[in-house]
Amino acid sequence: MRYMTAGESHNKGLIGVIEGLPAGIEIDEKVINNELKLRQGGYGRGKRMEFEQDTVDIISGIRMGKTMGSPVSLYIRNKDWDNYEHKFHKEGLEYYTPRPGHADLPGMLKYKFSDSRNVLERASARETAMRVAIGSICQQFLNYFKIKIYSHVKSLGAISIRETGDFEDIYKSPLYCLDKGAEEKMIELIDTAKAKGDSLGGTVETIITNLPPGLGDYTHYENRLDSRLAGSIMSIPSVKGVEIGVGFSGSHIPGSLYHDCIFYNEGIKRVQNNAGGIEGGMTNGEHVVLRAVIKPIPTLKMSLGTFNTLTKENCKTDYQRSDTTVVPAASVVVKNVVAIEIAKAILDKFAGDHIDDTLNTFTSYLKRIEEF
Ligand SMILES: Cc1cc2nc3c(=O)[nH]c(=O)nc-3n(C[C@H](O)[C@H](O)[C@H](O)COP(=O)(O)O)c2cc1C
Ligand SMILES: C=C(O[C@@H]1CC(C(=O)O)=C[C@@H](OP(=O)(O)O)[C@H]1O)C(=O)O
Repeated sequence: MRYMTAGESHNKGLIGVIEGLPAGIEIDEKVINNELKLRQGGYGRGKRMEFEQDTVDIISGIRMGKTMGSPVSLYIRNKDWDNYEHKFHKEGLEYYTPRPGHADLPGMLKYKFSDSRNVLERASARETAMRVAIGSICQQFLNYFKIKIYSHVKSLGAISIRETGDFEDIYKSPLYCLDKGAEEKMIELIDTAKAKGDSLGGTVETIITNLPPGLGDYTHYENRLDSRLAGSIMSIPSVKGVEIGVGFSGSHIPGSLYHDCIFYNEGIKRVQNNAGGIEGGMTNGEHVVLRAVIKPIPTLKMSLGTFNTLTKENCKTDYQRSDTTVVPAASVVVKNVVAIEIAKAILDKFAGDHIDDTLNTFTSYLKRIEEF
């Protein structure tokens, strides 16, 4: 399975194409739209999300609610196109003060633009709306294998969660956070940052349950599942780090305590899951546990030092509008890019032109593992 996206933030809309999904997968458009809504939400989003109402238009590949085996293509309209329509292809939207932390300056240097409009349009995380739509289709595919993916906000600014609750209620919380006490403090922090014109980062955690062992591969570096997952998460704008299992804190633990001892008791068991469910680039049958670091977004009302690319004068960045924090939204994006990678790994291993073929191969593999 492979996929591609296209589209700019203030142009007509976003396009996505998925090739290689088996036929017969039931796809509910409402489920995709709900996931899109979650990505738009989360406390700390800005004005743009108040008027965008992302909904997917399925252009091809699905008939009477089921995949046909042909490429699935999707369209999400940018409502902001209505505001920009007369301007997008005309002069007047130039941006000459590259924002530190955004793609502006390296993009201008690379593509020979004196104005960063052509850079920021595609560098914008608007693109992640399409990846969420594709990820939602992949989640619906993964349901056939009972594989579930959960994401939550683990920290925001300097506030970390201490307690975890029930994932079923996660989207009832304004910050997609499992610790109500921590969440209240995070909301205060966001309000203060917003009033100051500043922005905030944080971390999100994603857990994938019910995975069979053996997804991914050790025989070739490109097929290691940890590298694929980390690569796809790092490709989300503003993600600056990914860890698996105990991750960076594992450097403080001796090997005798780090590694997850194995025992057999009516099946293969582990005493703990420091590896985060992946050994040698393959799932080992435990939950996969990942965390991602989201940096504070670069567009700040309080402005940052830069220079004007036309006049070469040092100055401050221009400001129109922006989010204050995107950590909750990023948790939804991470969940969905992870769904895409897991769907790819399932199809690499179990293939099939029809979902029943894929399920048959999957079931016979599980039987072999059970009899090991
Ligand atoms: C959902 C989401 C919304 C974002 N919103 C903004 C925003 O309003 N303003 C901004 O400057 N950056 C925003 N970003 C981050 C930028 O897109 C990102 O920092 C930029 O593309 C540079 O990429 P990098 O941070 O990966 O280096 C957002 C990121 C995500 C995931
Ligand atoms: C449009 C989305 O996020 C945008 C991502 C983004 C950026 O620079 O990444 C900048 C902002 O765009 P605008 O300047 O038009 O308000 C965000 O709103 C979205 O998430 O759908």
